[in-house]
Amino acid sequence: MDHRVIAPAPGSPAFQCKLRKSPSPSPAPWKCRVLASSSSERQFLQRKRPIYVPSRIDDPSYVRIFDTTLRDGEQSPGATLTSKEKLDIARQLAKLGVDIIEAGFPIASPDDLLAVKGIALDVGNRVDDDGYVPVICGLSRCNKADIAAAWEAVSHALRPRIHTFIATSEIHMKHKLRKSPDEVVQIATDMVGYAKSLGCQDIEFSPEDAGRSDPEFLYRILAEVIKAGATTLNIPDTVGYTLPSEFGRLIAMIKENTPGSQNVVISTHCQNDLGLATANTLAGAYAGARQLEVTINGIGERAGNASLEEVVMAIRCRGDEQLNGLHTGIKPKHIAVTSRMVSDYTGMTVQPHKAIVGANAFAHESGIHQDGMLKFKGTYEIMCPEDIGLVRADEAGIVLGKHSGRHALKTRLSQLGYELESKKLDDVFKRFKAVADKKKSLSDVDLEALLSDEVFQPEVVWALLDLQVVCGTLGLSTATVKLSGPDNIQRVGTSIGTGPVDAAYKAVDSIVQIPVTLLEYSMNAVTEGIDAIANTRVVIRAENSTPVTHAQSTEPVQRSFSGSGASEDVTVSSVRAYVSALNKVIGFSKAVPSSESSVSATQATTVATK
Ligand SMILES: CC(=O)SCCNC(=O)CCNC(=O)[C@H](O)C(C)(C)COP(=O)(O)OP(=O)(O)OC[C@H]1O[C@@H](n2cnc3c(N)ncnc32)[C@H](O)[C@@H]1OP(=O)(O)O
Ligand SMILES: CC(C)C(=O)C(=O)O
Ligand SMILES: [Mg+2]
Repeated sequence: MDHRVIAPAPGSPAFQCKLRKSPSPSPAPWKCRVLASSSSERQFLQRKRPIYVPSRIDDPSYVRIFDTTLRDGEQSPGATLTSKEKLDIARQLAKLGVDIIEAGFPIASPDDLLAVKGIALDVGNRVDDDGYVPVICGLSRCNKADIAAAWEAVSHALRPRIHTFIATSEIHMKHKLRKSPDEVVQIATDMVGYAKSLGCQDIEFSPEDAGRSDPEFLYRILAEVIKAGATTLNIPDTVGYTLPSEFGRLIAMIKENTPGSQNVVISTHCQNDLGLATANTLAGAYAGARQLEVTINGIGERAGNASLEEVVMAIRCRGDEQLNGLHTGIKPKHIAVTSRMVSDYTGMTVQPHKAIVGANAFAHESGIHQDGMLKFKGTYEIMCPEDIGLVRADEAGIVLGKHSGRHALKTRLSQLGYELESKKLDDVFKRFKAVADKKKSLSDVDLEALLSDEVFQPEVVWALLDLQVVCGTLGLSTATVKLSGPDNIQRVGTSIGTGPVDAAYKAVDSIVQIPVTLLEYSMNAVTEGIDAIANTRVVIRAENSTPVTHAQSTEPVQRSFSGSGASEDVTVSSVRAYVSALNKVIGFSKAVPSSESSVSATQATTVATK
């Protein structure tokens, strides 16, 4: 049973009723704070985004949101994204309204450079009616090759930014860089100057591991890079070491003691090693930082980064009273879809109790809470699910089942924030009908599982057409799989295995012929009941022996790739996930097997007995 209790949509009778039930003019102060800050009651007060000037923000309470999902987020183990997925995410981030998209680390590989360039050309050139276009940023170490690569990639955007960094803590300078503090200041200044000499006017500098750096040294190096042309100073707590009070003080002290800091934007970048990334980021904002670096779902190196949804919703819910009236340009109604997209593409599942976007974030399980919610939603909710783009079927009055048509499906998807082109809608509709034939009605979670299987997928090279398995206690598990391939020719593979999934995966291997290792396999029932949709996630690693290479290099790829699949049949769901991950390996490496190495068209049936 779905225990979610969902607040009514703004404008609906129930919503007005909620407003009428607001506390009397002089309630107890704590009551007043909680209810007055319910973001849904204030959502019409979205303030204007100031005009973009790299080195200053003309509205003192406006906070820029810098999203680094595609750079720091992609540094999460297993979160490798293809160029197409990065572009999809960047487009969604623009829809969400982030000010700056850190699109990647262009020197890291030719693919990364091309992906950042593609985003700069596409997302970085789409100006909306309000004149908004996100800044496209590329990361670089403090050396000329990195900076030149970053500029080559981002300069195609209308608002390009180079972000260059070098470590400033004693531990990093001594053991990692093996440079003296004086040398580090010189390198940083020279390299910011070099970025400027290329024509870049929007330059961000980060003293890596600032959280453990000597503040006096920070004031010195930051003052020098301002003189050299830096327009944003980002203060990273690289190892998530500081406490909120410390980090806030550090930001305040940097503003106070760094000559020239009043002419640049101060930024935060907090890792989550002690679970304090969001708290530290907010402390930084309170102390005067006006750019906050975050990622969707908080993904990132090790324990991750401050999460966009937490930081943005904290500012939205509490900004007026507790954060000096801060506001952002984010449109929170796109948060849920963005979170889903990032989770599906990266394979980084969101924990159910994650703030804002976890499956339980608006669920009320216990009796006393449910009683409170039934009487007045403000008792246990400080924001409404609608604020972040969740709408319930019963609120919308649409129940999707086997008799529903394309219009109802399209309307419901659009209410959930998904706008599909007609071909994709047709594909989802076919899957929807197939499932609806077997289930009484489809909930939103069922729909989202189908969507992630059909929409948030890598480019399809191999697709599952048919699957038959024989398994049980009376003989060997055997699977026969029919796939359509890159040349649109159908191929059949058969294999035995230790169980139905093993047999099916071996049958797929016999056709696709890319050596991989299965690192992780997990399956969840999306809803309860015998007819529930099963959602499978796998993580695979392409092996050394594989012909997989970077587009412009012969280095073997050693990355891991995730894939997901959904079906009411558990083996079909498992095979879909596996094929999706294989497509990702192929899409990433552009290493679709040649006609010589794959099964030939005339030899359409492959029987594998390994
Ligand atoms: C805190 C962060 O998140 S930083 C960003 C981390 N992200 C990544 O590392 C992205 C993926 N990285 C990569 O693909 C590779 O590491 C590359 C392509 C960037 C570099 O690869 P390589 O040139 O083989 O160097 P490698 O990574 O082994 O070592 C890093 C080198 O850069 C130096 N270095 C590290 N940071 C910096 C810096 N900010 N500025 C200048 N040099 C630096 C190190 O001292 C080391 O130099 P050395 O070879 O003289 O000892
Ligand atoms: C590159 C820098 C900003 C970084 O990611 C960190 O220090 O955590
Ligand atoms: Mg980081």
